[in-house]
Amino acid sequence: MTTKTAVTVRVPAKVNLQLAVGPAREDGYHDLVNVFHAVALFDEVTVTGADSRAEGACAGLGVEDATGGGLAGHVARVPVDGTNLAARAAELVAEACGGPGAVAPVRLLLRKAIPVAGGMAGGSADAAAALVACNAWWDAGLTREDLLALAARLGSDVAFPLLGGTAVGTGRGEVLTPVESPGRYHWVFALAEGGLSTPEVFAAYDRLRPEAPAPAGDPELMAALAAGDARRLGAALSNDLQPAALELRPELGAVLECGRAAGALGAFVSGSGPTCAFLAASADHAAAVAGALEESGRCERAVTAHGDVPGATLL
Ligand SMILES: C[C@](O)(CO)[C@H](O)COP(=O)(O)OP(=O)(O)OC[C@H]1O[C@@H](n2ccc(N)nc2=O)[C@H](O)[C@@H]1O
Ligand SMILES: Nc1ncnc2c1ncn2[C@@H]1O[C@H](COP(=O)(O)OP(=O)(O)OP(=O)(O)O)[C@@H](O)[C@H]1O
Repeated sequence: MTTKTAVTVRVPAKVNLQLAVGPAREDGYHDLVNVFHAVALFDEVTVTGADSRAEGACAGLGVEDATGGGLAGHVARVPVDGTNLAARAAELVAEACGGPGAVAPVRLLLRKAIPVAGGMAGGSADAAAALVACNAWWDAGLTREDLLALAARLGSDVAFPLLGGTAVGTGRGEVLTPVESPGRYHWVFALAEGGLSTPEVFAAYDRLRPEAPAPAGDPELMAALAAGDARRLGAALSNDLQPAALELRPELGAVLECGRAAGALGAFVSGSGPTCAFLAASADHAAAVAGALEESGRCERAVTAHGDVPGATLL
């Protein structure tokens, strides 16, 4: 008999230090070399018991802004039905326990600090957190490998937030190899109003680059990470999806320019965008870059976060 009243898991956002994208595959996905880096912008997912059962094991889901109003517009765009990636994660854990009838129904509460549809894998992070939280709530006994396999069924970005740190993703991004990264990096993220659809950004990429070569890793980026050298890392950052995101949102060009003018060591679109990411030389420099971005009025908000940080953690 369980004595738990709630289980909460904290989970980080990601930024992609390299995103090399191959040509479209027959299944519609793209092979990637995807260097994931977990940053200290955290969502929290809390599981509690629910009185009633809907169709599945997840009987209800709520979403709150964890930033005190800064993400109000974002949170309003998050689905609260069974399509939410965190609810789907709960159903997969229930399935592994023998089906929804084999577990007591739960309610999920998502407290979000990660921008929605911002290219920082917020929904994927919530799904990873829900896998860990439901595994604990139902005493399901799933191993890390079991959870990684369930994560890959939910989306290409879901496995990484289970690990956190820095890792290279291959395949469609879900086959992960951790990378030793001794440095502590100071990041600034310029949030945009409205999200970008990941499939639309990949489709724009296919239009812009119909003859894309197979994706390849970047030894210079790996050497910069091994050395913990922010300046070298800043020069090696790359994102093949950036031209596609800029085609869909030309105004992001001025955001990148503003961060560069404030002395950022690297300025790029995060994943599929529209969040723009900037590497700073120190925590103070990050605060100054964030101030310059906010003053420019070209972004919705600018936030600072260090990396890397651990993956989904039970609180
Ligand atoms: C852009 C990134 O965020 C970089 O980390 C990810 O590649 C996207 O990962 P995600 O949001 O988890 O994406 P999924 O839910 O797996 O796929 C959504 C859609 O994105 C496109 N997609 C995604 C991953 C991939 N390797 N190739 C793709 O073409 C496909 O159109 C797919 O239907
Ligand atoms: N828990 C969730 N949080 C946010 N969005 C969710 C969630 N579950 C489903 N979604 C849906 O997924 C879409 C993409 O949201 P998400 O925040 O994961 O985007 P993203 O950060 O750009 O993803 P990625 O970087 O993995 O491509 C949203 O527009 C929303 O409709």
